[in-house]
Amino acid sequence: MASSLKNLSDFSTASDIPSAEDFTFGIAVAEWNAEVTGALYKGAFDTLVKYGAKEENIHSYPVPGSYELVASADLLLQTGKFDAIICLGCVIQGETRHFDFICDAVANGLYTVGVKYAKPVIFGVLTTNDQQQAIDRAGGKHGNKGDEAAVTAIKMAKLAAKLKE
Ligand SMILES: Nc1c(NC[C@H](O)[C@H](O)[C@H](O)CO)[nH]c(=O)[nH]c1=O
Ligand SMILES: CC(=O)[C@@H](O)COP(=O)(O)O
Repeated sequence: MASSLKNLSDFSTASDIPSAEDFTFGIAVAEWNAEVTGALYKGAFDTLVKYGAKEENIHSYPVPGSYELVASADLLLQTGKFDAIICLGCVIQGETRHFDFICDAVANGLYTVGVKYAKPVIFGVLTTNDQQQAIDRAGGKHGNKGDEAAVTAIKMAKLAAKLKE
């Protein structure tokens, strides 16, 4: 469903969102398009805290670009310290096919890392045609994908914990 039809920050009809108090989160944030990724990060951090995460259990790591999110997620999960990794980035179409290669590499790479460690790795990366579409999804009229990524991380961390019981 297009973001224009479902606000990224509206969880009013969501199934119950569990408490995040028992979980430790890593957040990797790409520095490209920093005004957008900074808003994504604030949304994710504030949402984790809103649902009970302790601030000392939220660990954030800037990386150069979205392409580096894959390696950062792997490095973070190697530590064994995190219940979920949230990866935040903003890839905006330019003049060349570079956009396509980055988006494909990041989407497939994050999927692979999540499977490799059997841990939630959340794809909080905007892949937009222009900057306005990114702004609209980073706290603008369509909500904040960082909020959505945080709620997804909480739900998946809870599921993983339940399955280990
Ligand atoms: N154009 C964008 C990039 N490009 C940089 C790559 O992510 C990467 O850092 C570089 O290719 C070196 O490995 N990154 C974004 O996050 N967003 C863009 O729009
Ligand atoms: C997604 C990108 O790497 C892109 O913004 C770079 O721009 P260009 O394709 O014009 O080099």
